[in-house]
Amino acid sequence: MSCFETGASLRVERLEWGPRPGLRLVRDISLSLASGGRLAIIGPNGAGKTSLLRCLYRAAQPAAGKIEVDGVDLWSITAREAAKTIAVVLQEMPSDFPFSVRDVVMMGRIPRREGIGGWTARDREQVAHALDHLDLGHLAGRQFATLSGGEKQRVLIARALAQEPRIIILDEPTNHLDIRHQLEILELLKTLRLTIVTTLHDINLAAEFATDVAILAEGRLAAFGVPGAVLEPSALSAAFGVHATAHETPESNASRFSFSLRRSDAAPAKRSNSRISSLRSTGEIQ
Ligand SMILES: Nc1ncnc2c1ncn2[C@@H]1O[C@H](COP(=O)(O)OP(=O)(O)OP(=O)(O)O)[C@@H](O)[C@H]1O
Repeated sequence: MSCFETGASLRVERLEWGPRPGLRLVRDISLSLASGGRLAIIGPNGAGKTSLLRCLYRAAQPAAGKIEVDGVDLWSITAREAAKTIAVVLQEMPSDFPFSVRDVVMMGRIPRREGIGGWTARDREQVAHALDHLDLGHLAGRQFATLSGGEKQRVLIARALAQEPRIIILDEPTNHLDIRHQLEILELLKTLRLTIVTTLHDINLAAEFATDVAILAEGRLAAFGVPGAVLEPSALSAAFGVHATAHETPESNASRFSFSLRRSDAAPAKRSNSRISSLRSTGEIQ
C-alpha cells in the first residue's frame, strides 16, 4: 500500500510545451525534487501551472527538454508503466458518474491489472486499505455522485493511493474544501512518504505544506527552492501583481503572508467609491 511505499525523485530539464507550434505555455522549466519531497507550484491564474502538471503526468508531451523519474526519461517508458508510478488527482469531478465509492477507488488498480481476469485479492486488499486510510469505509457503497465536494476529493485521493504510485500529482486539491478539510488533506499527504507535486492557490498553505516551492509566471519559473527562500514578499508581489507582507508566527517556522492591492491597482475602486459619494450627495442613492 502506498503509505508504506517510498517516493521517486523527479528532475525536469529545460521543459517546453505548447498546444501547437509557435505557442509555448511552459517555457524553459528546470527543477528537481528529491524522493519524498513535496513540491507546491504557485502562480497567478493562467501562469501555466496546469499545463506544467500535464507534462509531469505524461498527458502532454514536451516540445523540448525532458522529465526524469528516478533518472528514467518519462517518455522512454510505456503509458502503463508511467501510470503505475504516477497517480493524478484532478479538479474535475463529473456529476453524472454512476459508480459507487468502492468502484471509483478500484479504478486506481486498472494500471496494475494483469490480463483479462477479474480483480485479485491484492486489488481488493489495496482498495480496502485506501478506503480505510481516507476514512471512507462507511461511504464505500454510496454513489460517488451523491457525495459532498470534500468527500469526493478524499475518494479521488484514495483512488490515487490504491494505484500504489511513487509520485502523486494533484491540481488544486484544496479547492471546494472548507478550512478544516484543507488542512486535513494536506496533513494526510504529508504523512505519506511519496513524492508529491501539487498546485496550490493559497500561499500560506503552500508555506506550511511544501518542502520545495516553484513560482510560475507567464509559463516560466520565476523562483524555485525551499519555502523560506522562495516565499518572500518581493517575489510574491512581483508574481501576483499585489502588495505582499510577511508576518512571523511564533507557532510555526513558516512566515504567514497577507496581501492587498497595490495603491495604483486600488484606484479604480476608489473612483467608484467617489462615484457612490457623489450619487449619495445628489440623493440618487441613500
Ligand atoms: N490548449 C490550449 N490552447 C490555447 N491556450 C491554452 C491551452 N491550454 C491552456 N491555454 C492557456 O494557457 C494559459 C495557461 O493555462 P493553465 O491552465 O496552464 O494555467 P494555470 O496557471 O493552471 O491557470 P489557473 O490558475 O487559472 O488554473 C492560459 O492563458 C490558458 O488559457
